[in-house]
Amino acid sequence: LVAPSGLGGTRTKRRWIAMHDFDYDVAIVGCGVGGHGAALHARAMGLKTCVLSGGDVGGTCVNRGCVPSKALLAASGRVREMSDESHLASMGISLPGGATYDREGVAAHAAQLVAKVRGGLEGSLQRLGVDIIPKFGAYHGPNTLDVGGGERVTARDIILAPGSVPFVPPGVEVDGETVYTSDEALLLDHVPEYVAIIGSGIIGLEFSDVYTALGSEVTFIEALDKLMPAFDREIARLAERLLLTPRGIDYRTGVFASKVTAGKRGERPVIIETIDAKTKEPVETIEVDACLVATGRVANTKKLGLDQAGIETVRGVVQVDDRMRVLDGPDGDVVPHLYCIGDANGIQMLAHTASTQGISAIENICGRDNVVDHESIPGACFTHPEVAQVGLDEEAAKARADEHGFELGKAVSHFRANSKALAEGEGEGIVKVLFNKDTEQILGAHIIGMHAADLIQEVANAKKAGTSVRDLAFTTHTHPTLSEVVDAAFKECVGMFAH
Ligand SMILES: Cc1cc2nc3c(=O)[nH]c(=O)nc-3n(C[C@H](O)[C@H](O)[C@H](O)COP(=O)(O)OP(=O)(O)OC[C@H]3O[C@@H](n4cnc5c(N)ncnc54)[C@H](O)[C@@H]3O)c2cc1C
Ligand SMILES: NC(=O)c1ccc[n+]([C@@H]2O[C@H](COP(=O)([O-])OP(=O)(O)OC[C@H]3O[C@@H](n4cnc5c(N)ncnc54)[C@H](O)[C@@H]3O)[C@@H](O)[C@H]2O)c1
Repeated sequence: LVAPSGLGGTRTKRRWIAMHDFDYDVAIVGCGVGGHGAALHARAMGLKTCVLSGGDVGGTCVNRGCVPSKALLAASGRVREMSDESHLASMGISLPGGATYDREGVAAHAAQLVAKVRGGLEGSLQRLGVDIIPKFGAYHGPNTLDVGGGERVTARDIILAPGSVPFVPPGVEVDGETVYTSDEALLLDHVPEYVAIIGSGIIGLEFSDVYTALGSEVTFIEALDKLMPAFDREIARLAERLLLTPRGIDYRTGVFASKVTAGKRGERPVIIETIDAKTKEPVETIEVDACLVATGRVANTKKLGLDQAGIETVRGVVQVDDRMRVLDGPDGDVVPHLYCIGDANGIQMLAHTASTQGISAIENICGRDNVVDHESIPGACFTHPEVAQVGLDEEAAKARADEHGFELGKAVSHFRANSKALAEGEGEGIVKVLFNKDTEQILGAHIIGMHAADLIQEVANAKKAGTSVRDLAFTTHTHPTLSEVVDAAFKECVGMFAH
């Protein structure tokens, strides 16, 4: 059979010939971005496909994650920009009376975007002939899912894509009003005057951007001894200078929020008790109007029935090999015809990773060996300015250079030397490229600055394609664009070979 259009191009493919009489070729549990990506590719490969959505089409990303958070960041970012009198004045602009916002209007912008994107996602599945079953699925055993009420769905291959849910540390009382996770914060049903954010990961940082733009005072409480542990150290230092200090953000590091007692809006504060992360001695008690708990996420696998099927997870995380095939435990054996993609396998909690893994699982199901190159997948934090990275940070790159005995190259370019950035009055930030001087291959890249999330893509694609920094330095970038900051870093790499 000739393949339908879509991923996979024009190669001739065979439709899976079912050996047994299954309901579907592929059944996917979970209709988040992972499940969606897998379903679209399954249909492109001609597989009869269903998705069990549990009634939550779009999953975390669309309903409680990427989409609403980016809407809030877009609106609050505008407020920040239009409230920055000196920035506007430097371009000859004044806004008498300053910028104001309507909280309900900002919240409605996010809610409407969610509805629109969710509708689009559902429509794309329907158009391609994916059956969306609004039920929860549990793994019953080979080729079989329980879907409740004694009903079952059978499929030759099953892909688990149940995602993740917020992790709330013990001792933290979440009431959804004064102490809450990102699930509730994204509704923006109030803007607290003084908010503590527990955890300085990406969620905490993006919300600090929203809150400070909308007028809140923010304090971070971070268990590790450094803020923003997910970032390259040099980038984290710059992020502190650009994203925290000018916004008056206060922080404590090396302390655990050991007990959080919910308050009552306008009547009683939230009480946060902290202990030293190492000695466990009490440190202080903080009173705030609200507390956002942004302490990571855990795999949403409790109700999947994996234990009963003899499949061992690690704190809920489904163990997979590099082909997304489920293992029956850590370093265990492959469970035939069972795959797990996205947040639930704990490899990299990003929307586009979930969807890439879904495509990869389908490729493997179709008998075309596929391994995802996670080191070439970029990630971004959508603050103002943005922070983005791909591959190794400098510490890990140094360790790899030591281990493999090659010389590490490092090139840095600056937004302050870029005409477009200066025209926008956004001259803060850097691009840093780390590479192997022997092979000229990219090991990692880190960008902080305007539109970093878009700029990183060029480096990610080059890394995936194995393009050398020398070849990249001879590509041409449009003038005047921010992409020239990336170009300048590539050229800086080549400059090093001349000496
Ligand atoms: C506030 C926030 C902002 C984020 N921003 C970004 C961002 O900007 N960029 C980015 O790349 N990532 C972002 N992420 C991360 C991103 O949302 C996740 O990595 C992504 O959603 C994971 O996709 P998934 O398909 O694995 O799981 P999910 O999106 O969580 O979807 C899983 C779905 O499966 C359903 N389900 C679970 N169990 C069952 C069952 N037994 N039967 C049927 N259905 C079931 C769940 O209800 C859910 O609908 C953000 C996350 C948060 C919380
Ligand atoms: N733009 C994006 O791509 C984006 C946006 C949001 C979320 N996400 C994904 O969602 C996932 C979850 O994000 P996150 O920021 O919640 O998690 P995270 O794991 O990145 O950060 C959690 C932080 O909380 C700290 N912490 C944990 N318990 C604590 C305690 N009791 N007291 C003080 N500090 C404590 C940890 O040390 C850590 O720094 C991440 O994997 C992230 O990739 C991605």
